[in-house]
Amino acid sequence: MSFKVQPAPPARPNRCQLFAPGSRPAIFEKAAASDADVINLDLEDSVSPADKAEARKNVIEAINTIDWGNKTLSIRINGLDTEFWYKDVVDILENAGDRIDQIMIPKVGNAGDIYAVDALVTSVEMAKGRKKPIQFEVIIETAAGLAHVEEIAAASPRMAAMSLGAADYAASMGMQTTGIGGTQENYYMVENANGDASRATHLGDPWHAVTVAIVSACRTHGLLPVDGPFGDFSDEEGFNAQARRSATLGMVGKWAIHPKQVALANAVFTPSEAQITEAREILVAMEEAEKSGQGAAVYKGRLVDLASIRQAQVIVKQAEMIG
Ligand SMILES: CCC(=O)SCCNC(=O)CCNC(=O)[C@H](O)C(C)(C)COP(=O)(O)OP(=O)(O)OC[C@H]1O[C@@H](n2cnc3c(N)ncnc32)[C@H](O)[C@@H]1OP(=O)(O)O
Ligand SMILES: O=CC(=O)O
Ligand SMILES: [Mg+2]
Repeated sequence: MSFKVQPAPPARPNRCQLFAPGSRPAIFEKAAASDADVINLDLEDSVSPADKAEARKNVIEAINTIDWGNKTLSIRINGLDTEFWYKDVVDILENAGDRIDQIMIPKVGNAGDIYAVDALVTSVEMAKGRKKPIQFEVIIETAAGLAHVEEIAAASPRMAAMSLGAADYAASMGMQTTGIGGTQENYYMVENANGDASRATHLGDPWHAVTVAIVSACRTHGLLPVDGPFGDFSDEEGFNAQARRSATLGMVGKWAIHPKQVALANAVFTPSEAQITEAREILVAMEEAEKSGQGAAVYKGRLVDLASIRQAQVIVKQAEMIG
């Protein structure tokens, strides 16, 4: 371990973030009644420019009046390249009560973006005497966001989570696709069978590199790494495959852009009974090994050692936090 110990991320469940457009207040109560851990009321890309002001009002009213239970409540503001974002921050923090937990900042490109929002949020918090500091979550969804992902993660003590935004990321990177996340049929390898016309193809994961970059930045600075939207909400198998890859790489949850996706995300990002049992058995096996002065042991025919304790603890801690 480095001299600098890896900080723990916020200890709250973040298996699913359900989005609802700020211009569609009729679905806010349904979102509040869902099983998502986090609700994102959106002022950005699901709201047309003509509806921005009305959406802001809807969101303020919803923060103040709806019972959000123990969910994390987050508002996605507009990007810093628009005329909307400062009013999103000021109007919401001046007029919404303490129930709001987080602001989601889209399309962040560097630490300066976080600094700018932090300065504005801090000023409004001081002016209004707000007791509960607002947390930030950001979306990595541009080439610049990926290039500066680590400085963004470290930019403010308000930083709590970071999501991958596959749609804008694809656009910013100039990727040749209109799909939102998941399998891209042109991203494949062919078997090297010397000109054999029947060569098999193997699909790859075009989101792998940015996912790993986000997880690494988040784990280094104690944030929650989250997988973003999967656009085809009729494709459960595709959603599951994407979510399982993200979970395997260390992400803690995934967005839902339709209520159908909430249970899918919760299932993938909640450790299964079998995973929890195995993790606990590994911890017991290592306790026994340590008692007999061994740093390594055999569990079900495979090596486990001190690193296995840390791996097993990830799963046990997730399970304990979710309860
Ligand atoms: C891609 C890049 C991004 O930035 S993604 C994040 C921004 N996008 C969003 O916030 C979009 C969120 N989703 C939606 O607006 C809707 O789910 C879309 C995709 C338009 C589908 O809506 P709709 O045609 O009403 O779906 P449906 O008829 O299948 O709905 C079934 C029941 O569920 C409800 N519902 C729908 N969406 C939500 C939601 N986001 N949160 C809570 N409830 C929702 C519908 O009202 C409908 O309810 P009921 O059965 O009539 O009572
Ligand atoms: O904001 C999300 C995205 O995929 O773009
Ligand atoms: Mg986006």
